[in-house]
Amino acid sequence: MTNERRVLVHPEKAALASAVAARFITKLLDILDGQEVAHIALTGGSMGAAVLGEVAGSSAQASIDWSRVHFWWGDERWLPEGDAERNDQQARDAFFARLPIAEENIHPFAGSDAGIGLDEAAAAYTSELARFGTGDVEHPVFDITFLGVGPDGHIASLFPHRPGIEVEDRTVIAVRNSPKPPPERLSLTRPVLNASERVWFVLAGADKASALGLALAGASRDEVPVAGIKGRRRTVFFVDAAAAAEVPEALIAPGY
Ligand SMILES: O=C1O[C@H](COP(=O)(O)O)[C@@H](O)[C@H](O)[C@H]1O
Repeated sequence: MTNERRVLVHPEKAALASAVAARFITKLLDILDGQEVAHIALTGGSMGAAVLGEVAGSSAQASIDWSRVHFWWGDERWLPEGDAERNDQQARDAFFARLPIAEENIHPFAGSDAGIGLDEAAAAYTSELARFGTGDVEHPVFDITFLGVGPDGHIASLFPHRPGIEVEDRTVIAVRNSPKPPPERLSLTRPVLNASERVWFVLAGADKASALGLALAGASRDEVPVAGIKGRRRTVFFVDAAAAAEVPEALIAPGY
């Protein structure tokens, strides 16, 4: 099996979310068969909560020992804790509120009301990641990293033509003047994301087609940051038909 990027196309958003959820449960069971603890990085955006909602609603999730799974976020919007636009709040509503997962296994970024500034919040997440560092890296190696992709090709809070996608000397950055609201954000950096065993992009909608097509046709990560991200073992794009409109035919996995 190679580590080439693979594109799996599902007809529309609901089918996509339920297929990714089923695959996640199966893969997580496999992972936990071979190791004590799994680390999962979650995404915000339109598909993040949709997939998590499907996982929570699946009877198959009951086979997972959730006490052995830790959850992190690829990025967060600098808003108060509990704000409905926060990525972690969307995940709490869709998933954590419905499953018996201990708070100590959930690793959110600080809220803007935590009494610290954006740079301190980046430092705090850096420390939290380092608590789970393995060997030579100061962060957990994520077994599966979920990423949404913006219409401009951004992933996490790493945006086109901004310095964030090039940062290699930190695990977390503070993002200011984001082109997408809110303007202040926190994001993992490319080296942390690329250390993941598996990267699963999940994206739906015609507004994503151009960015996805560009990334798969060899555009630079400066132009479309999604082009700079690859898992160590597997990199899969789970997409709906609308988002797949500009994907080169040869990259679409047969049978999808
Ligand atoms: O703001 C964000 O946007 C991206 C993509 O979101 P989408 O709604 O266009 O799918 C998301 O991946 C990221 O986590 C989030 O903070």
